[in-house]
Amino acid sequence: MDRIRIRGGNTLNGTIHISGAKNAALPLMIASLLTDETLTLHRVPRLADVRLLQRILQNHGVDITIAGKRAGQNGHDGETMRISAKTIADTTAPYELVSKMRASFWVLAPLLARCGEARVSLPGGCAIGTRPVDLHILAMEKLGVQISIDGGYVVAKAPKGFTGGHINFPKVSVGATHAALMGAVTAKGDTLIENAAREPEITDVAECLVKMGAKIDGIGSATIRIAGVPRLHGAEHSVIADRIEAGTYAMAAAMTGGTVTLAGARLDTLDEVMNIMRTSGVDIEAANDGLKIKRNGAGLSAIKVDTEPYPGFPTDLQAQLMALTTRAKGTSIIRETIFENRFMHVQELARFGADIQLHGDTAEIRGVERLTGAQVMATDLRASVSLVIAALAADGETTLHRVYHLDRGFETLEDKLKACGADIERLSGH
Ligand SMILES: CC(=O)N[C@H]1[C@@H](OP(=O)(O)OP(=O)(O)OC[C@H]2O[C@@H](n3ccc(=O)[nH]c3=O)[C@H](O)[C@@H]2O)O[C@H](CO)[C@@H](O)[C@@H]1O
Ligand SMILES: C=C(OP(=O)(O)O)C(=O)O
Repeated sequence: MDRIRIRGGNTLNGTIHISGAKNAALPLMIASLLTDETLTLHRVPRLADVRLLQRILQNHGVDITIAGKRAGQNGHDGETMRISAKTIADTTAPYELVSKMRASFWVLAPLLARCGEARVSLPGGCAIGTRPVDLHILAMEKLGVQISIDGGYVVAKAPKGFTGGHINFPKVSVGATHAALMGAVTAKGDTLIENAAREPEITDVAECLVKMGAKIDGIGSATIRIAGVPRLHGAEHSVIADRIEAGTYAMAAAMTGGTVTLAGARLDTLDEVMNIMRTSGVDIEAANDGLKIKRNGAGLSAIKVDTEPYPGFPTDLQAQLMALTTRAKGTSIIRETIFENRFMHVQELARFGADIQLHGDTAEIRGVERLTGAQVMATDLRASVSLVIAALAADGETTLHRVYHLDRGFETLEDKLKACGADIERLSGH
């Protein structure tokens, strides 16, 4: 199992190129199931989750070709993926594959749209809470699908395809909004989705669906209207920049001090994150092609934040923000409102000497003068990168174990940080 070794104390200076977003690339790849023509995706990040989804799609009979780095391109441009679901050979998504990644459950709606049936294992993913799928099921039922659960599988049938309907989500869900959209685009009749998630990755997928021939109104808002069309066709689309990756490196730079340009980052998707970081004392400027993050001299101030659905502060940056506040002056308060068990990083941050008290869904972080390098363990994707942030500013050496969590969602993390002056290396094997 690989480990990452970091010697802390260097400031970060330079440019980091932001990759395509994992949380957009995965549903975009899944959207390819909706057409028998080719969907070409550019800027697909090279990540373990993307590789796994490739295997899942191939298991359904989907043909995928990848054009990697080409002459004149940089590694951070990601891959171009041509995905062709001309025929769907198998409508079962098995436990062995789906249990490893939550988003793979999202094949349910497009498989139903194309084949009228699907059998998809209940999902896995990061251990950050119970993560039920009742809202996905609600959306499918409102669109005329019959659902039963059998042996850990969701068995869904819509022999005559989806029918348009009215879905009013009792709670905001990214995945269930993707499912509703993918079900509604080729439904017979119109669909109204209320209380839809507004995450930029949903907007990105909706825009791709429009390129494929879908009729969608209200993209980016909580009320989405879809007029069903008989079929979708092929299209070409570039994956939106990863706002979580950008926010993560912004916090790394704020933690170590220095000046880092995040090339390709989309400020319009990071408003609340940047507001909080500014409050904490970080300088943020729009740069030509992205963002410039600076912290020269002055220390960080304490902050108070609740995680919320977009446009609020994202839960996927909560662990990284907590790492940052461990060295802020005063007491910071972070409340996690999305996932009930997303505090696995707290005990690992304590190994660096961080002072964090947990009270239910709220963490109280008293800033300390210094952190000290330690042996720490990654427990989930974003928790693992919060440990990297702490390690970059800690005195001495840190070894991060179980880095496979990190590889799910951060493309060439060591290279990107090393290019800005971090002392970081991957140690392969045991
Ligand atoms: C691949 C991907 O894009 N994953 C993101 C997606 O996950 P995911 O789509 O799984 O997260 P949701 O937005 O669905 O979850 C939000 C909340 O709703 C609950 N819920 C969800 C579905 C359901 O049927 N019933 C239910 O109660 C969840 O347990 C959670 O408490 O959005 C999360 C919230 O921004 C992010 O942290 C994940 O990184
Ligand atoms: C929680 C995440 O991923 P998933 O929904 O795939 O578990 C994440 O991207 O932070």
